[in-house]
Amino acid sequence: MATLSAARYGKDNVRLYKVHRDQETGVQTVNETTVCVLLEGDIDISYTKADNSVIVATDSVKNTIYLLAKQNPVTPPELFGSILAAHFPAKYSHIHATHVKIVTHRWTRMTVDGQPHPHSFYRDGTETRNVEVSFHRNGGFTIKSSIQGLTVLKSTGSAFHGFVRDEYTTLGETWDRILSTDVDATWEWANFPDLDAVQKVVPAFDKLWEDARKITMDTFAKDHSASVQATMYKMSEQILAAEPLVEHVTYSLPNKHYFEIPMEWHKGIKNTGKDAEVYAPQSGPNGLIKCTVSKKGAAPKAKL
Ligand SMILES: O=c1[nH]c(=O)c2[nH]c(=O)[nH]c2[nH]1
Repeated sequence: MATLSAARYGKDNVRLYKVHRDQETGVQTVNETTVCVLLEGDIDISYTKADNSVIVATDSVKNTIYLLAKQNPVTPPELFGSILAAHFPAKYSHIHATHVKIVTHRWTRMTVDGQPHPHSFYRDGTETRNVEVSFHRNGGFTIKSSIQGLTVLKSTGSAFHGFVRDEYTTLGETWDRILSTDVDATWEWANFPDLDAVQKVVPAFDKLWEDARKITMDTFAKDHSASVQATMYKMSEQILAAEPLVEHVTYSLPNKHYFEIPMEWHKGIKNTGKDAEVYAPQSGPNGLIKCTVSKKGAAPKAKL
């Protein structure tokens, strides 16, 4: 005997662009995102009995995303995600929960002739600002905000020594190495009971995204890193301290290795240790270091 133990469905990869035109100054501001909206509720019979009467078509979900984007602010993404998430259980009594993911792509204003250009932008890197919002009719909103794909490198100021040495170890200790990673940092907000509670803290969403980016880059640059583990813990502690409404901070950092290339075999050329200048960047395998740092006494991490 089989039973449907979990089900959610909706539209993924909905690409959305919205422009704001300031009528007085002529300055335009753009926002481009990729949105996923999944619904949960009394939808079992659509799977188990081929009964489509409970299905809000994913095409209608897509239409709703466009319409709500026209009728509401799309920034900060934490707010637009909450507006989207609240809509479906309010409109359809058999839908009890919504799960929204919004990926915001970078369009950075161009500087032309030394001035910010009113309507021209460039994509400065693969970094995205992501939010995941879940709304349960009887449980309020859980919101996770994150930075993903921010690629950083420091050419010194990183060490790694004192680790386990045994019959499996070949790695040498180092007091000076290259450190590079693709930052994936997530901060999880305390539960919001309703949309009003989300509205009340709107300025905090952009502020913490800016703070988290700055904390990540400042700490990466300034910390004399003993390990990825020790550096990411310092970053997490500071993000928690920056915003009382945040209860958990999670980092997931690949350690993107740069190997020294011995060259002594060729005319005795020295290219290791203090003489290393030419390195071989590795695409894999890579270390992968993760942690979640929580406020003492915080509610357990939400399952989105
Ligand atoms: O910062 C590091 N942490 C590790 O756990 C590790 N393991 C390894 O081989 N190199 C590194 N570097």
